[in-house]
Amino acid sequence: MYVKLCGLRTTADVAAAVEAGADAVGFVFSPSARQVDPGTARRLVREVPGHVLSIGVFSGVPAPEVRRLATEAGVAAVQLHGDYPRSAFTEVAASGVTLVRAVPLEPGTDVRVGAHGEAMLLLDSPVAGSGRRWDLAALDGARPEGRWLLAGGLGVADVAEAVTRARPWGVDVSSGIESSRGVKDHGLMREFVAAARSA
Ligand SMILES: O=C(O)c1ccccc1N[C@@H]1O[C@H](COP(=O)(O)O)[C@@H](O)[C@H]1O
Repeated sequence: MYVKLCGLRTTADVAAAVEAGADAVGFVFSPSARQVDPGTARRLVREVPGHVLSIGVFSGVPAPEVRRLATEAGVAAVQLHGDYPRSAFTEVAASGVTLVRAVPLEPGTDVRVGAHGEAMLLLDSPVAGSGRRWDLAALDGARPEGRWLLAGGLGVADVAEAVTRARPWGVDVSSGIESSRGVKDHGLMREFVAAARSA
């Protein structure tokens, strides 16, 4: 079970995520309680060991700006949320970073992993980073194949049940590993990773 821990803001957060066994860590570049500036992101990315994927998270930022900020910070991957045309996804993917296409699962959502040049597909709630769950029944008949991550309001208490129900390749969490909005709880990080892999 691939596990991404998102919204890290301090070097202590990064160390705790690595120690917890995360496969990927996310840094938010868009307006949010979790937003980090490019300089801070660069410092944090330097703390991420090679076996852990560093992901810059962007929402609604134009593709050329995404590429510039991702290069400046040195992230290995970019997670794009928003109503981007297919060309924006492929433009970012062509720049050499690993692309994560983040979408809510709605009627008409293209759930084919790789269809827009992405290495991973992230199925999230309609309001990313809100900590809100979405109805996993929507996956019936629309479950992706391959490298797709489940996100949206997951927490220590329910991630194992959600994994059993949705059978994703990986999971992603932000709110569920916080003591208050934007403040990571390192104990919850450890518990979340263990719970996700216990399913
Ligand atoms: O966390 C944010 O503030 C955020 C801002 C802009 C785009 C994405 C954001 N977070 C992403 O939301 C999901 C799940 O979050 P949660 O567990 O429901 O709080 C995760 O992919 C984050 O990367």
